[in-house]
Amino acid sequence: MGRKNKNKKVQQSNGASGSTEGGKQLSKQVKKEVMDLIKTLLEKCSTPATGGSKDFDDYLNIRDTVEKIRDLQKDICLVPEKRGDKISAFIEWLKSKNVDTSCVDVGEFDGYGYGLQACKDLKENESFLAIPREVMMTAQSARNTCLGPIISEDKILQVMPSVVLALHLLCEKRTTDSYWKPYLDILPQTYNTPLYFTPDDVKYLKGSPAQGDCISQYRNIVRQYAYFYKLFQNDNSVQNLPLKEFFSFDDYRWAVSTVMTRQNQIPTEDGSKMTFALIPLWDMCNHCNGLITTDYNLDKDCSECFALRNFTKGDQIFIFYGARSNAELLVNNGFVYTENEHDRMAVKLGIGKSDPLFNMKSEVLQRCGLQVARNFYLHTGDLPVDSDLLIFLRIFHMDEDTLKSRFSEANAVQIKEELGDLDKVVSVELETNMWTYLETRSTLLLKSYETSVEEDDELLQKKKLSDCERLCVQLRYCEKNILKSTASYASQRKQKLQQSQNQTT
Ligand SMILES: C[S@@+](CC[C@H](N)C(=O)[O-])C[C@H]1O[C@@H](n2cnc3c(N)ncnc32)[C@H](O)[C@@H]1O
Repeated sequence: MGRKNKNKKVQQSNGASGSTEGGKQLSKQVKKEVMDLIKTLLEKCSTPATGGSKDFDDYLNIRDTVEKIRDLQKDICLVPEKRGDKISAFIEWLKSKNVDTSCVDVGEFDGYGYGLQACKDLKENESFLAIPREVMMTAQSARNTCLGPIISEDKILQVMPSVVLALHLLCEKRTTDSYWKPYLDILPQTYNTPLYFTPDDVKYLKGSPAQGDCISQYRNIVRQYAYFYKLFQNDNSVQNLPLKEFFSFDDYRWAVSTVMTRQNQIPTEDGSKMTFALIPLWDMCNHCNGLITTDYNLDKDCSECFALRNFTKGDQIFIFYGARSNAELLVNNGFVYTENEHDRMAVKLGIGKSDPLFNMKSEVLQRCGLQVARNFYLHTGDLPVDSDLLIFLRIFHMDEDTLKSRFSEANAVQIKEELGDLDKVVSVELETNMWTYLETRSTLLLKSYETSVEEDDELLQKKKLSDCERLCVQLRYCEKNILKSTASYASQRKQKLQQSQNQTT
């Protein structure tokens, strides 16, 4: 397959090939400055996030150091190249590996970047793409490169295949005659993941649980970067690594974002476990609602993709990435999908230790597999409350008599049957309290944002926003709509209860 590349030419920062041509390296003095800043970063990132407002200040503080490093490294970063010019070479490369590309073209689509376009009418379930393992970059293929010895030694790399893929990408990007060069050349130059957000972008998420997730992601990747920077400078086993002199923060965040937004899980060759892979061409598909239609065919050793609906020649071909909320899409994939049927919003709920019935309630919750405090979800659409949340809310509002008489002996199945069904009323009083609580809680959460849905709508319609700002406003707009419809749903349930009670009295 020709993928072993231990003695390949190294591509330097200015794109010149060969270890002696072009490409600046940092002077000893600058390297020392970077290393001092790296040590500062490791210290700053060593304390755990608190989940409070201090996290934003810590984020600014960490970012300040990262920006100093970026400034010192500006001459050693990879130089972005125009991907559009490289598409035909990429398709030729795939054809040379016997990939049938006759059903699809790569095209540019407003609001999506690049995507796949149907070259002919495709029927729902029709196979339109089969990508062999031979062209994929995987955590396994990384082991056949100069990264192999480091992966065998490093405990983090052994348990984090996504990080292996990111480093694999960077090493190949720095290798002029990489086997995957035609693929590397058509990858995006930049992303809208939180690693690219400015503090002002992050501020747009005030009130949203996603703000903390964005900050955590930034912090984790910075810590990872600092860890590997230090390792690459100090470890003798990395002498052959093309990254040793050229491992910039900008390049690492690019590689991590490439992996985050494009990776997929596939089985290893013997089918015994799963591994992570970048699947050329398949990873040009953008996301829409639907069902997962990509499968791995172990007999043919390729990833097969089937049309999730009928597509007419010229249509953009979408696939479904999985049931992810918009917050998850923003944090992990760098986009928000406003028509998302699976959108949901995380709300942290828990039984307080000061509740006199804490022990009884937590015992019943645990018996049916629910933690005493955790994230529950409010969903988009007509039914914002799922059975887990319903069970939690009912137990949360239960009195001692009901807990003792009806649930002290109940097993998980019985509890779920009794409490997970919307239409089974435990008692009118409990249900009224529960819906009142949910209405109040949703209304309060709405107030934690600095703007209203209407103001966000106006911002999205009228104001010129950067791509990242727009995504943050779109996300909080979607979340507020979920909260608004939850509050109104809870109020309607309460009214219905009152009406049915009036009718019976
Ligand atoms: C697997 S790649 C798909 C190809 C990508 N558009 C490109 O130009 O290379 C995933 C990325 O495509 C974009 N994307 C996918 N689905 C989208 C959607 N429904 N709306 C907007 N952007 C989308 C996001 O930037 C996401 O990170």
